[in-house]
Amino acid sequence: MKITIIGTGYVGLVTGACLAELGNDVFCLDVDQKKIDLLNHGGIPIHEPGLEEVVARNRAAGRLHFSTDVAASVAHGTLQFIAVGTPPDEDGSADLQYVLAAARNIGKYMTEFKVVVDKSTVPVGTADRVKAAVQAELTARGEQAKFSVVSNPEFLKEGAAVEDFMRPDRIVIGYDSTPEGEKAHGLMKKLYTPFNRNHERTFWMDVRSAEFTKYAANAMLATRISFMNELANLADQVGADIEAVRHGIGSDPRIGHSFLYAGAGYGGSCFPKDVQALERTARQYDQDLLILRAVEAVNDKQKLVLGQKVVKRFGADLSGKHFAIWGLAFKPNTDDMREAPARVLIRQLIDAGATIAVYDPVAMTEARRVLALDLSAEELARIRFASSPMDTLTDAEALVIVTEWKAFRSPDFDRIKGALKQATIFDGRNLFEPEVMAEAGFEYHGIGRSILTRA
Ligand SMILES: NC(=O)c1ccc[n+]([C@@H]2O[C@H](COP(=O)([O-])OP(=O)(O)OC[C@H]3O[C@@H](n4cnc5c(N)ncnc54)[C@H](O)[C@@H]3O)[C@@H](O)[C@H]2O)c1
Ligand SMILES: O=c1ccn([C@@H]2O[C@H](COP(=O)(O)OP(=O)(O)O[C@H]3O[C@H](CO)[C@@H](O)[C@H](O)[C@H]3O)[C@@H](O)[C@H]2O)c(=O)[nH]1
Repeated sequence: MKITIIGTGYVGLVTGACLAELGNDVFCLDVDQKKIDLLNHGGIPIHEPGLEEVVARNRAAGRLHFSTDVAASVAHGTLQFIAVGTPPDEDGSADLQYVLAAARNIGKYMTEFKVVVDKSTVPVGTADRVKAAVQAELTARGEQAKFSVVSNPEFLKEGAAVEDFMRPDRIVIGYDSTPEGEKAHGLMKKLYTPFNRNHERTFWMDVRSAEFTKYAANAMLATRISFMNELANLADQVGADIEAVRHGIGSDPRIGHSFLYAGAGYGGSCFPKDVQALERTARQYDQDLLILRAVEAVNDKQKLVLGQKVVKRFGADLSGKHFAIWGLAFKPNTDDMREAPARVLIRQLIDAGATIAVYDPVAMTEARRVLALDLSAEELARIRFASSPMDTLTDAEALVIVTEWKAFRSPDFDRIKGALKQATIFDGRNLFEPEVMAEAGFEYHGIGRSILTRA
């Protein structure tokens, strides 16, 4: 099938590359000329396992094209996927300017039937606004071509995006019952057949329910995390181990084991903004989503917990003290630092006067970029970008772990102990067992592990 993807970011690039992998003829559009040039020269703008190979293979096969040419992009695909960003507006609601600009472009150039597929995460009712935007441009040109807007939200996770896209848990498609909607239904069915032959994992529904499903999924997952983080903080007080509790409750199939890990708070480009946007939607209807407000407030507090533990242990004035940080990306296997808890921790330590050495397996370049935005030149000068995990430790009082990269799971503890001034680890992702750390001679501070051991 001929497909256009508008917006070649995480979602657009993965969607385009994976649909090309299945034999479709894909045209990826972006307004960012640098990104398109990089892709046309064989580069990849993001770190995403397996993506580079899929992009290279399909470019070479002539099934995947990158361009900034809007007219050509509209002419190309019968299916026009909108996969542009929907960042939070000043009031927390989703900013739809990029989605609506993409819709207007489709209306400006289309001359035959198109299916406009909303893949971006957009508030309930956005498909109607996209429809109106396309129609206004058609009317202005006196163009009679028909179209339908469907909602096909994306559920991929960064760091596992290609795998998630190729083997989805579910495919959600919202369409309407007009003749154009039925035609769109047929085309979407054909497109997704290779992913699940009998469509056992495709959920067909009305457009508004599909839009809502995306927010409901992220809100539920964020709720589980904040719930566990709040309990972890209590576990620290009452002398319980949140990891034991996690196993204890997760074995109930009604609860399950996933997304119950306490830690340094959730980050990334989705949970924080989507929880906020759903709250805003509710407020437009005079409804106050009390649970989600608490989910957000707990997460904001949780991002401060690691830094507070450091201050409690080493004092409010950290001037003259140096700390090592492992992990900067908001989660492993990505270089994305949007809303990353590490940024909050760094701000706390810098404000308290400390100097820091940081290391992340892939996010070092991105870290230099975002920390230059977060900090003043003087503050930035107090951060050393180390070349390896061990390289962060020299002269550090303690090690603080913020991201659970595999490479951090079995380090050489003797070397760490030898290098640190105080053999102290703050483990923001509960990578290690408190008893094992105590035996190894460390003072260990996990999240909700209650056990504070001294060598
Ligand atoms: N990142 C994820 O893991 C993820 C997962 C599921 C859903 N989503 C949702 O998908 C959407 C895209 O997210 P992302 O992380 O891929 O964003 P992103 O910022 O990585 O990419 C968006 C791209 O769209 C381009 N763009 C903006 N306006 C354009 C226009 N008018 N025409 C063409 N290109 C344009 C930008 O230059 C950018 O390259 C968001 O709504 C997000 O909530 C993201
Ligand atoms: O038990 C857990 C699980 C996750 N996290 C944190 O939660 C954040 C988000 O993690 P994850 O969901 O794995 O990453 P994302 O790439 O943000 O993916 C989420 O957001 C996407 C964008 O909407 C959706 O498509 C995905 O389904 C949804 O999982 C990260 O900071 C994690 O460290 C925890 O603290 N505890």
